[in-house]
Amino acid sequence: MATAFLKMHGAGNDFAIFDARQVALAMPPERVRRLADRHRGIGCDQLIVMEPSTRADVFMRIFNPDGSESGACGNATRCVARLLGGAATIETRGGILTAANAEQGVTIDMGSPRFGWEEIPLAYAMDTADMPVAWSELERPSAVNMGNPHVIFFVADANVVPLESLGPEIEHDLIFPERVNVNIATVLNRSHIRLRVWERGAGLTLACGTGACATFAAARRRGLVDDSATISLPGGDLIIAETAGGGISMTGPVSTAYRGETDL
Ligand SMILES: N[C@H](CCC[C@H](N)C(=O)O)C(=O)O
Repeated sequence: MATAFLKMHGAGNDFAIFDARQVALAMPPERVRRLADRHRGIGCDQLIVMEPSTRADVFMRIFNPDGSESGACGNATRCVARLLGGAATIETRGGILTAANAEQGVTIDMGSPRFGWEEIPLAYAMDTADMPVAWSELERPSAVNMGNPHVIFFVADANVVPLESLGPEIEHDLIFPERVNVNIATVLNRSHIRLRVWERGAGLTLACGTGACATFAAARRRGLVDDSATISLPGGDLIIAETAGGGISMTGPVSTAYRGETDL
């Protein structure tokens, strides 16, 4: 029997979204891998399942194409918020997020970044603002948790870093017990950062919302940017700002929702 889904993207980060609020939908890793495959399945950076929540408008589960589950996905949160409309609350494994829909895009309060080494998590104690580690020419990164783990390298030119090879090497390094999303950032000025991301469980994507937030938080902590900045990713720009409560908000575009059907 065919199952309906919606296909959407936020700044080029694309998702297959299933609505399991009325009827439960199991997503074992093998099914995720098959559906996320860009040749044999629907094809997406992440597979999203909307489930009922007792604490928010919806519980959003997030699956990477390798079948692993994540606690946060900024761009998908914006897409789901657009589907819900108005002011929405979205619960994920990483926390409860609030969203606001507007003409020019969707704004999500992504909550406060976590900087403790155990919160990232790292395998042992370390200064997460300036880690004494290196992989080839990438060195001295920061680490931030936005509901999912991120490592951020600040470099002179993000475009020349061989992320296809260094990304998976860093993602799977044992210093990151839950693996990690790898962010390569170039600070252009105090309100503009260029960013490329190798995503945990997904590889190179055109944009990563939590990566943009984590990179902004790390740059803020190093005094490199003011209280808001445009993050330019290959797929588009996200506007990141510090909220009054010390959290981080993210605003960006959301695509049309295309309807589809698939056999599970
Ligand atoms: N690959 C990420 C999940 C998706 C994050 C990204 N698509 C976003 O917009 O935040 C992880 O395993 O933590």
